[in-house]
Amino acid sequence: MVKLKGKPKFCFSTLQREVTLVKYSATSVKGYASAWDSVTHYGHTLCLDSELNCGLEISSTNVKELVEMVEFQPYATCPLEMMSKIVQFKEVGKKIVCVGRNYREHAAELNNPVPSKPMLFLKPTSAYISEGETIKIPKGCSDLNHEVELGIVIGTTARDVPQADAMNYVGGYALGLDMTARDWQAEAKSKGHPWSVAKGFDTSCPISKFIEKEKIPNPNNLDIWLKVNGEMRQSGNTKDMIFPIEHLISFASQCFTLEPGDLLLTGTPSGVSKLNSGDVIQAGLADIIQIQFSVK
Ligand SMILES: O=C(O)/C=C/C(=O)CC(=O)C(=O)O
Repeated sequence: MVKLKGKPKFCFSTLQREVTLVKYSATSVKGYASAWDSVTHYGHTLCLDSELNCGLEISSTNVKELVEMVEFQPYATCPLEMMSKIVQFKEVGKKIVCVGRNYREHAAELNNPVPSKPMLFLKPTSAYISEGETIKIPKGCSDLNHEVELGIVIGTTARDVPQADAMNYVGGYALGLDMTARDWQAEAKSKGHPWSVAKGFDTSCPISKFIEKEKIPNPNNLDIWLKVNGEMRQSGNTKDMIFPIEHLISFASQCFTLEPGDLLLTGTPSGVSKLNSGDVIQAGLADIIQIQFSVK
C-alpha cells in the first residue's frame, strides 16, 4: 500500500470518489489513469490535496510511485465536501429555476408564441417529492397537467457565466416533472398574474435521484418521454430545445446567482395532458433513468 500524506480536497467525479490525475508507475501496471480507469481496471483511488501535490492515497498493493500530475482542469473540480452535498440537491438546493416554452411544438400546442429569450419562472423547493411519494391534485384544480423535463443540478456557484463556460457549472442531472395546474395558470395568464401557485404548489416537482454528470456526455441530445397508465403522451429529444443547456445556464445566471444544489428545469416537449386521480406516470431519459409516480 502506497500512502502519501494529504487530505483529498478536490474530486473530479460527481460520485464522491476521488480521482486520478496522475501518471504513476507500479510493479504490474504503468501509465496514465483516468477517473474511471483507475477504479475499474486498477482498483486505485487517487486523490489530490488543495495544493495539487502529493495528497495521494493509492489503495493498491502494486503501485510504486507517483510519477507526475498529468492534467488539471480547475473548472471541473468541486470541493469534495460540496460534491457530497449536491447529490442531496433536493435538501441542499435553494431554488428551482424553470424554463417555459423551450420546445417549439409545446409552445404551439398551447397556442403560445416562441420566445426570443428564455422565459424563466421559479418553484419553491417545498414542491419536491421523490419516488414513493404521491402527486396530489391541489384542492380546486380541475386540470392538472404533466410536463416531463431534464433537470440540471448546479455544482458550482454561477453568476454571469458565458455560454462557453456554462457546462463547467453543471454538477449533475435529474429527471423531473413540472406539474402544472393548467386551469389556474390560464386564469393567472388572463389576469396578468404570476404563475407561482399554478406551478409551485406542494408536490408540483416530482424528481428523480441525482444523475452523475459522467453519465450524460451530451445533455443536448437525449430522448425524453412520459407515459400515463402505460400510454405514451410525451416523446421528445432535448436537441429540439430552442435554447440549449449552455444558453439556459448563462442566461439564468445573469438573473439569479445559481448555487450548488439548485435545479434548472429545462422545459417540456409537446404532449402535455390532463391527469386524474389514480393515474400512474412513468417517465424516462434515454436509457439512463426511469421514474414512476402516482396521482391522487
Ligand atoms: O404559457 C403557457 O400557457 C404555458 C406554459 C408552460 O407551462 C410552459 C412550461 O412550463 C414549459 O414549457 O415547460
